[in-house]
Amino acid sequence: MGAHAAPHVRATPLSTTFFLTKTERLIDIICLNLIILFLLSSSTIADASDAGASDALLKFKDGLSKNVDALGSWNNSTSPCSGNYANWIGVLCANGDIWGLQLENMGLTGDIDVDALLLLPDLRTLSFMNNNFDGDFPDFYKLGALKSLFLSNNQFSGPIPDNAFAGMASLKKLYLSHNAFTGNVPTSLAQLPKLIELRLEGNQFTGLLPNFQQKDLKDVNVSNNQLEGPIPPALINLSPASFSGNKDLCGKPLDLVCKSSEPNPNPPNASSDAPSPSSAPTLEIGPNKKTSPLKIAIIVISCGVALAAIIALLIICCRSRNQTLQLGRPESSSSSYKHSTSLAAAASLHTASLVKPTSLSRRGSKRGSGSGAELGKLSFVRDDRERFDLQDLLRASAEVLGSGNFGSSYKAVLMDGQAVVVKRFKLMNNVGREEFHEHMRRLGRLRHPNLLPIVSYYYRKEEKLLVFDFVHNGSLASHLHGNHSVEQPGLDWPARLKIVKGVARGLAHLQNELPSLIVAHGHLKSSNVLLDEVFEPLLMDYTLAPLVNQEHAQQILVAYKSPEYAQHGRTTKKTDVWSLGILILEILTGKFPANYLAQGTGNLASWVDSIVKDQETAHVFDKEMGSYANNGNAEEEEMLRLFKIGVACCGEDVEKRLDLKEAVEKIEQIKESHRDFVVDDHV
Ligand SMILES: Nc1ncnc2c1ncn2[C@@H]1O[C@H](COP(=O)(O)OP(=O)(O)OP(=O)(O)O)[C@@H](O)[C@H]1O
Repeated sequence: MGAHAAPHVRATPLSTTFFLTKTERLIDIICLNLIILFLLSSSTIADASDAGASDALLKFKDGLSKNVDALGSWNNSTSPCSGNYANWIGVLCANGDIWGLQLENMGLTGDIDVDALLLLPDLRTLSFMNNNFDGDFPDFYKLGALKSLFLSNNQFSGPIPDNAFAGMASLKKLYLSHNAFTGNVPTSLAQLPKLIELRLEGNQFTGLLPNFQQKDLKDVNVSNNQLEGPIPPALINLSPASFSGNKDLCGKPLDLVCKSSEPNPNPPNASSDAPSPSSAPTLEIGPNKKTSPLKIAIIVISCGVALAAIIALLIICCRSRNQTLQLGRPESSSSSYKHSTSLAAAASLHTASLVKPTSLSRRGSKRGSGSGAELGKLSFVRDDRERFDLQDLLRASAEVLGSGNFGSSYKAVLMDGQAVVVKRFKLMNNVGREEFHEHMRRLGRLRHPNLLPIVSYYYRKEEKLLVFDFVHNGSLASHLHGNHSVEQPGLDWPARLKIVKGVARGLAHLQNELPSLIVAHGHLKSSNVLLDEVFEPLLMDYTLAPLVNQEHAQQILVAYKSPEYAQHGRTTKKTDVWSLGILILEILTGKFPANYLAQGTGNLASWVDSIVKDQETAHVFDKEMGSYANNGNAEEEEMLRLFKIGVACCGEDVEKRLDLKEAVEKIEQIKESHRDFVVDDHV
């Protein structure tokens, strides 16, 4: 028995030294057969579901009337997805499932067959932006799991039913801008709990705005409609530009005070039986409003309880602040910090999640020597920096700067007063430790006045931390699109020209130093250009593509939004030039290329076209550049030269597009303005 049983023992998953009985062997054979049967049947199921997805998409394609040439790859010779790779254009795949359709700039018309899309259970995002769809708003409510829906720049028209979004509880982003929708803004929008972006500008919506109350609703634009009445309180912190060009909107953030007779923004056609959160009154209680004594008592008691809670919170905060101070930071500098919370608290970075086992903690090793684990180490990539360790970082006083596509960024002030930014990257878990170290060492060797250097980094499989110096003047995006004040006035022309030159130089340095990379930067956009105290630009988030998980890179990185990637699925040495061109046009016009916000591929061709058209028909340059913009003087000529370079950089045809060397040379030839750039104006 032993002679022929031995191989069988090796094959069993339980690597025991016992020999198997006949019954056990029989059970083994049955199990093996069952597994084979299961594998066969699951592959049949997979094939069937592939076929289901193909059928659904082909049915959807049948509904489209013209220009389906663009969807030539949609045919039965391949399945729509192979893993995360899409064989069919515009299909977004993850693990073989279809999670999105991105059919933009294809000249599509006809019917959007929502019933066909119902057959795609994993569908979460739909974009039909920049096509020619017209007619009524389709029945998207049937796709209850959708997270984002982008329909901007089509010719949809007519009123949208009030309950058109009922049940779309997962919807986070809705873009309906630049269509011809009429009637009221549907009140069902105010009931979507997760909504964060809502773009309705450039339609013909009339009447009152629904009473939006979503806390996370941050990017809203209803400009250029025919809306009237008070702006709901939840929206008063947005920019006035989000409401401009309407018939009669009033209240903050607009300068127009609402008349006392102004109607309550409760939806005119919403059912009034059941008071929902969105139908709560939005206007402050007027002086002649009668309030019962019971109500007054309730309000007084509620205020008392709230006050007590605030005091308790303050006490807790003060205690934890003291603890933070005790842990490290000198008290003398404390007054300059907005928040006294530590980075560990701000980022919920628990020491436990950053420890790595030492050899002592491994099985079979000596016990009783401490915890058996040590805190992971920060790796420094430059020798000219004073070292600090992870513990110092975690204790540092910190505040959240913002959340980007990869994770959040935090400003942390170390014991010695130096301010650094810690950026968490979560979408890099496919890259191995050695590969990551090597890439960091490569980036650490880069030196250029227009590149923000990496100070140090921390590697863990699940997430990485990159540490940079804090740049006090903030990002170019905040200067171009943020609110201006005495502390932060708009950027004038010499400042903008200086920034473009610096960005171009930084890009050229990256491309020269990293010749093996097809796209040296890959994520150039205005929020990734920081400005130092003399408005010298510093590029950040460069050269991430080799580290970011491929499927996420395609969704997030700017390079993958280029025309060449949208059309041919590839990036080139000129892809960074395209991003530079878009940035130049953004800097000159002050207009934000909103398509960056959309996930996935999708070029900005129509944005560029609209800017070029503006330039032909009217003054396109940002008025913030000063009185000398648009007045035909020498500076306007310089602006025009830069404008032409910008357009030549973001041409769709890669062959005709300038290469980086040419672009840099042409930009450098534009002379600095005769006026000196006065730094004091800006700080
Ligand atoms: N070193 C820094 N100094 C000052 N501000 C910074 C620094 N790094 C990032 N910021 C700012 O913090 C905010 C968040 O940045 P983050 O890089 O996380 O997101 P993002 O640039 O908006 O998007 P993405 O993740 O796609 O790059 C941005 O406003 C950015 O300009």
